[in-house]
Amino acid sequence: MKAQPKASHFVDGDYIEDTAGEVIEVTYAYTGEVIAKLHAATPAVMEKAITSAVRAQKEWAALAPAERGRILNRAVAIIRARNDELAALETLDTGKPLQETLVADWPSGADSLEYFAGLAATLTGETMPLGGDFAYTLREPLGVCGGIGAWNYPSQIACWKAAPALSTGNAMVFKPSEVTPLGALKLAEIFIEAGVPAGVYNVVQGFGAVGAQLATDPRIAKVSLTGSVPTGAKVYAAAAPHMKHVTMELGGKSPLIVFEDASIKDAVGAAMLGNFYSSGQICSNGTRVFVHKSIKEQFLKELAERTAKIRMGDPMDMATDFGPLITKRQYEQVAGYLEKAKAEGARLVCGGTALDGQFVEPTVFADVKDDMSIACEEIFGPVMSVLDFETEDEVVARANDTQFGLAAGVFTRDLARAHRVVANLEAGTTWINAYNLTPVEMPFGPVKASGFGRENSRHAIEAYTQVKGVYVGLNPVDSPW
Ligand SMILES: NC(=O)C1=CN([C@@H]2O[C@H](COP(=O)(O)OP(=O)(O)OC[C@H]3O[C@@H](n4cnc5c(N)ncnc54)[C@H](O)[C@@H]3O)[C@@H](O)[C@H]2O)C=CC1
Repeated sequence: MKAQPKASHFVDGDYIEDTAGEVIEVTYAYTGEVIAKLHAATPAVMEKAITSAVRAQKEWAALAPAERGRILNRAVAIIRARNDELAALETLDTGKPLQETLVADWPSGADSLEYFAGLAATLTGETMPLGGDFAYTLREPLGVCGGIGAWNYPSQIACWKAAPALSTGNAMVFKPSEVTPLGALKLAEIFIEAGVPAGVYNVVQGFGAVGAQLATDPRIAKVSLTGSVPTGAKVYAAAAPHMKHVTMELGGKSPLIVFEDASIKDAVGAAMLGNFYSSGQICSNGTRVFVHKSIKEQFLKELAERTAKIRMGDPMDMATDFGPLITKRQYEQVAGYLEKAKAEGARLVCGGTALDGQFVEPTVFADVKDDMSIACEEIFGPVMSVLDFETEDEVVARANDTQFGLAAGVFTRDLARAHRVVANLEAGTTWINAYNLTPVEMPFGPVKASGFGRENSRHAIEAYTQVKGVYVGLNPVDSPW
């Protein structure tokens, strides 16, 4: 199977190559086959990407917002028409089952582009009457924004960053994860086909060093990163000397709390979605499942029965609903946590084995204690920790006792309790009687060490624009001199 693009980078409206850059091998996680060979961006490629973005941004920002919206909507139509082909490429890039990539990845990206295309023409300023004089505000784009992506939802991440950035008149230089570089190139191609001017959206490939250049180059006004907490700290620090705006979508260890009055069927379904979808490689996963002691055994029984029905296998087979982990390194890391959990005394309920072909069985550990490694560290694999609790105050305190604050969920039929608990949880994105649903209408983002800023919803506009205050003097100037 081959998925070799025309060239490594997409800059100023076309594919470009510079073979002097370090080689990036793209591997299909299911077979281990190398499906494409790319090169990291050299200084010459970076220079071309940034200068073309600086030039193109002015032209793009000068268009009427409704016109930008119309162009982005053409990209939405192209993505939807080509969803099958794009989903197959996403499966090759990530190893995620086609059953998922057909409905989750590019479709969510298209939703985001459609939402922000529609919002473009609705953004307005304010006027402040001052007694004769008045003031008004202009909402302006930041300029050229740098985007840096993670490997778990590569095309969705590319779209989620491009949509609010481009709709508000910014240009973007995007660096996908070196593990999954293919989808963003397609997005760049589609933008050109839709009529986005050359240079407005550029894709450069590379490892961390290329991302670091986006964080430090003074011509880039903002950096939006989706990645791990340690990388986020580095990028935030690198952006500081130029006071760049940042959006940081980082890791988590999110709690999912199941009270004794919850629908066990729904809570089990949500816990499975929040731990096993995309083989557990989702930042907002509810990996600490707190279950009330009185329903714990019933919950675990149903969970084990339903987990046994998960079908792992060839990701291209529509019957498969669980794929391999993305890389050998990730597989080994997750396998290491299985051993750690057993050594630290967690009770294995189901799964627990790392199989051939980078597959790790969907795994549930019960009787997990708050200080065990699997309860404290982000695993980014299909390993669920079930912890017992007895009271609401106790579970809220334990749920919040972490450096992370990305997401949280509550299952209960008591509505007053649901809203009270959610209000007390330290997380940027929360769900009541649901988990991991991220519609574009709702803000998505973190608190605490999980990062800063919001993607999706009207709030993402704040992340890609700034407000200029304009004072208009209509009275004679009152001066003491
Ligand atoms: N909050 C969110 O929305 C999401 C967060 N994530 C998080 O991402 C992580 C997994 O993704 P990975 O790709 O392994 O993360 P990572 O932090 O290793 O890499 C993320 C990106 O940053 C780049 N990078 C690495 N070092 C850099 C540096 N010094 N300067 C600039 N860029 C640099 C990488 O090349 C890659 O493109 C997990 O922690 C996960 O929780 C993943 C998806 C969504």
